[in-house]
Formats: sequence, structure tokens, C-alpha cells
Amino acid sequence: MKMDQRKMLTVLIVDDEEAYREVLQTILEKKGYETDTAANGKEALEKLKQKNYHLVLTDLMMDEVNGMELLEQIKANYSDTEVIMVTGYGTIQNAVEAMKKGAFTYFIKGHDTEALLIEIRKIERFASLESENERLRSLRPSVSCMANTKNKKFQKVLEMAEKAAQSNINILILGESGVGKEVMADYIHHCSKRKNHGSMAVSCHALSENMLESELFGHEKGSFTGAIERRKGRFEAAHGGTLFLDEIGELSLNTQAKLLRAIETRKIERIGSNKGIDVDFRLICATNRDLHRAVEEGIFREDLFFRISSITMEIPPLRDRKEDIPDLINYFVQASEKEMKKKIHRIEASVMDFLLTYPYPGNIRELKNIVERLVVLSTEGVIKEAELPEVRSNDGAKRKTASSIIKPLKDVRKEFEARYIEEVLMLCNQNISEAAKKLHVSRRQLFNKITEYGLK
Ligand SMILES: Nc1ncnc2c1ncn2[C@@H]1O[C@H](COP(=O)(O)OP(=O)(O)OP(=O)(O)O)[C@@H](O)[C@H]1O
Repeated sequence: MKMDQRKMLTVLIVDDEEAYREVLQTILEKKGYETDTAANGKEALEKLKQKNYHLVLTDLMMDEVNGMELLEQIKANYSDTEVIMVTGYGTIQNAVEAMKKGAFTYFIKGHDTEALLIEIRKIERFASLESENERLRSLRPSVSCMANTKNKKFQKVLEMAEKAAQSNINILILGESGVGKEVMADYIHHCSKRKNHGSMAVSCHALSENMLESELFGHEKGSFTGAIERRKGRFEAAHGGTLFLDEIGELSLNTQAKLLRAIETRKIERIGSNKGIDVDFRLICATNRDLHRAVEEGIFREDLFFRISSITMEIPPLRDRKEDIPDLINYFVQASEKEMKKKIHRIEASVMDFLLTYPYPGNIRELKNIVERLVVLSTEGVIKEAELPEVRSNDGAKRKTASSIIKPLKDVRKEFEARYIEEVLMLCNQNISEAAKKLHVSRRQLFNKITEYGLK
């Protein structure tokens, strides 16, 4: 049974001895548990109809539906409710029997109630643990979509992420634009002990150097024109939690030096102040840039690269994990239905065929956009082929969506680069050293490209 984080465990105490009911009620209420009482099994069943209880603490021997019968009814009809059987000395054998029938444990009347409280705390932990997972799922619906991946390579990445989440190690997430690097960073944060503290995301690409530094480190009032009041930066806001730096490859050398110092000393200074402020953060960075290359080109500090990449994981592009496309389509259709208050009853086979086979250069982001658009344009609950903004290529076989005609320049560059390298390799009989020489790049650089584009 789900337990709201703020709510306490709800307990129903069932005993025909009024004095004993009251003793237990007083003890449990002192611990902050919400309690109700019933004088026998029959009364308890009535109460169970009206309210959800996490736990029923029941005496074994009672008239009108005894403890064992009550247990059987609870396990049959309220399977999430735990039962602790309370017995006298002479009936321990029955208590053991009760556990076989699904009771959580038993408690012997007259024993130290501390033992009972320990068992109740266990139930409480289970309930809140379950609710935490539940909360996670409802907060981040995309997480369940990711966690249920059918792709072996991505499963390994997820396993690595879950393990890495347990430590404070710095993590670098690689992958093409739109593959879900930020979603992964979020997942790691929520799998970690830091989940109850903030997770701050900063895109290093979107801001100018000065703005970015002010965003990261904060500033004192009057430290620059426009700094009309003191402002805490993201490092401070992420204290105790996670700092996610997206597009880390875009940082200027200047900011890289400041970031390196913050990572090494775990201290930052607000702009306009030289007072060191302690900050405790887990750093997750992401990029779709080739950082090795950026290091070789001298535009990314090697020491910073080593610092941020204690664990590096690469999210495969969507075209390499096609087995996840059906779940993602379902997820985005449902999410769009909810958001747009529309109901989709049917997707035409040709649209489905397209969605399942399209190569998605823009990865999950592109799939999401296409599905959202299709749901908007749907009529009478049907997504039709006519709604697919398609153009047929000359041979009439391949279809492309309008969103794929105009692509980000960097994607086009990559596609061209991949095709060109492939051609040069062919001319050089797949000899990498020779091709590298002709292309004026190092053998390692070329090798990285070949791996990146999956050319071999
Ligand atoms: N597993 C998933 N389930 C549902 N939605 C997802 C999933 N992964 C990514 N998305 C969605 O796809 C879009 C792109 O995801 P995200 O921003 O995490 O990608 P990214 O790799 O960080 O992109 P960029 O490199 O452009 O920053 C977002 O709208 C995100 O919500």
C-alpha cells in the first residue's frame, strides 16, 4: 500500500480486551502512528471496508471472526495490508500457522513492546520505500520508460548509472543531441542518496561567459552592472544535491579553470566576493562533443576532462535501440493525450510503420515532437497518414518528416563527415593509418570518429 511521505502508518488494533486495546493504542499513538480500534474480527472487517490500513494488529482468540479468520479475509481482499498476530503463550503454534498464512510476524502478549515497535518500523520502511518508488514514477514518468529498456547496451548503461549513483563520483554522460542525457542525469540523482536535496541543471551553451559564471557561482550586489541584488548561484543551490552541467564542451577556458577549482576545493566564491563558501555537490556533466578531440585541439583542459569523467557512460542513439521505440511511442501518445485532453483510439498502420522505422536523427526529442504533433492534428481519435508531414524521396520508397528536412547544422555536419570518412576509407582499402594521413588527422582521432559513427 502506498504511503504518503508526510503521512504516518495507519494501524487497526483488534482485541476483545478493551484494556489491552487501549494500552497498544497509547503506545502507538505516542510514536505518532494513526490508530483505530475494533473489538473483534467482524468489527475490524467493517472498518477495513471504510478505510485503508497499512497494518492490522490483531488478537488471535476472539469471538465473532477470530484472528486467523480475519487474517485470511485480509490476505484475500486487502493484500497490501500487513497483519501482526498478537497471541498469548499457549497459542504460539497458531501464531506460526498465521505466519504461514501471510502474517508479517507475531507478538506475544506481555513481552517487551519495543520488539513489537521494531517490527512495525520495518513495515513502515517497506511502505515508505514503496511510496518513494511510486513518487519517483509519478514525478518522472520518463524514468519508467527508460528503466524498462529492452536494449542490451542501454541496459548496461543503466546498470552502471544505478551503481555510480550510490557514490559521489563525477559522471560524464555522452550521446547525441536528444538521446536523453538530461533525463539520465535526473535518474542518477533520484537513485542517489542526494535525492531529497536539489538537482540543478545548467546549460553551458545557452549563456554568455559572464552570465554563466554568475549563474554558477552567484554574485554580490553591485559586482557588475545589472547585479542589483545578491544572488546565490547553482553551486550553492545544489548544496547536498546534484549539479548537472549540460553541454560542458562549450565552456570557455576561463570558466573551465574556475570550475576545476570548485571541483578540487569544494569551495566557490560569489562574483564580487573573495569569501570562500563550502559547497557539497555531485557533478554530472553531459556533452555531445568529442571531448578527447577538444582536449587535443587545446580548447578543453585535460585536467578538467579527467576530473569530470571518473565514470563515463554513453547513451546509444535511438536508431540503435529501435526495440524501445514502441514503448516510447505509447508513452508520448499517453502523455500528449493527457496534456491535450484528447483520446487516441487508433493509429493507422502506415503511420505506425513510419514511426517504427524512421531513423530519428534528433533522437527521442524528435520522436516526442512528431508524436505530439500527430496527436494535435488527430481527428476523432485517429492518427492518420495524411497528418504525417511527409515528403517522398525520388524513388518514392523513403519517407521523411518535415522536421527532418531542416536539421541542426551540427547533425548535417556529422552526417556529411560520416559519409566522407566512409568514402575515404573505401579508397584506402579500409587502412585507417593511410586514411588518417590523407584526412590530416591523427590515427586515434580517425579511430574515434569511426567508432562514433559506427563505420566498422
Ligand atoms: N526515456 C525517456 N522517456 C521519455 N522522454 C524522454 C526520455 N529520454 C528523453 N526524453 C525526452 O526527450 C527530450 C530530450 O531529452 P534530453 O533533454 O534529456 O536529451 P539530451 O540528450 O540532454 O539533449 P541535448 O543534448 O540536446 O541537451 C526531452 O523532452 C525529454 O523529456
